[in-house]
Amino acid sequence: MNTDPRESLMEASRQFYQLGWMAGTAGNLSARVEDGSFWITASGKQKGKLVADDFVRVSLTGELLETPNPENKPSAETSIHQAIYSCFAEARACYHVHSVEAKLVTNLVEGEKLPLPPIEMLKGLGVWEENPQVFMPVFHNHLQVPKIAQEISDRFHRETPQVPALLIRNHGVTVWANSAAEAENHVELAEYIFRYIVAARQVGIKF
Ligand SMILES: CSCCC(=O)C(=O)COP(=O)(O)O
Ligand SMILES: [Zn+2]
Repeated sequence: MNTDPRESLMEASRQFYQLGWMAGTAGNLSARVEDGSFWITASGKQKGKLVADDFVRVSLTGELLETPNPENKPSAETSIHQAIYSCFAEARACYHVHSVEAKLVTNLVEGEKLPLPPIEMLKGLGVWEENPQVFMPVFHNHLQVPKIAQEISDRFHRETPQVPALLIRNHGVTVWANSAAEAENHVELAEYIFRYIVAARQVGIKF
């Protein structure tokens, strides 16, 4: 039996919208069903008041399988969700949001990875080490989204990221997890870490 994840996606979207992380139509959320396909927000929907018709179901190869409203188009960033589900077979949900802090922190590094502070919150992202040296992957914000997706796929096939999250420069964060509830946690933890990085900069703390 297929479990429909849209209720969880709508609830998370409302919460992120209220926090200012999915302002207007920004961001996209998806979750998989048993056959490997996934429900994803349709493109251009206002993220504060999503309803069940504001989604589409697509296959892992991007084929449109189900649309409650024939006018719906899959999120413009569907290829990134496909790349994540293809790289991480255990991932069941993939959430992408646009906070101010996620954009700011990508301007603090020129390279392909952002050093994260060695704070307790990293445990929530799976890092259980004392004074860990952890980096979050950063990708170029190509206008052609499939190009971003290809670079994600290429890099993650070469090197497994230390945390289930990535940043797109001046754009936002994408997280994944083995459940919708866990993906919501990952967004909150990642956003806490970005706020910490911005605040640490302001008071001159280096890590
Ligand atoms: C106003 S946000 C610009 C597009 C974007 O980055 C995004 O996350 C939302 O795109 P979608 O097609 O999923 O609505
Ligand atoms: Zn986006």
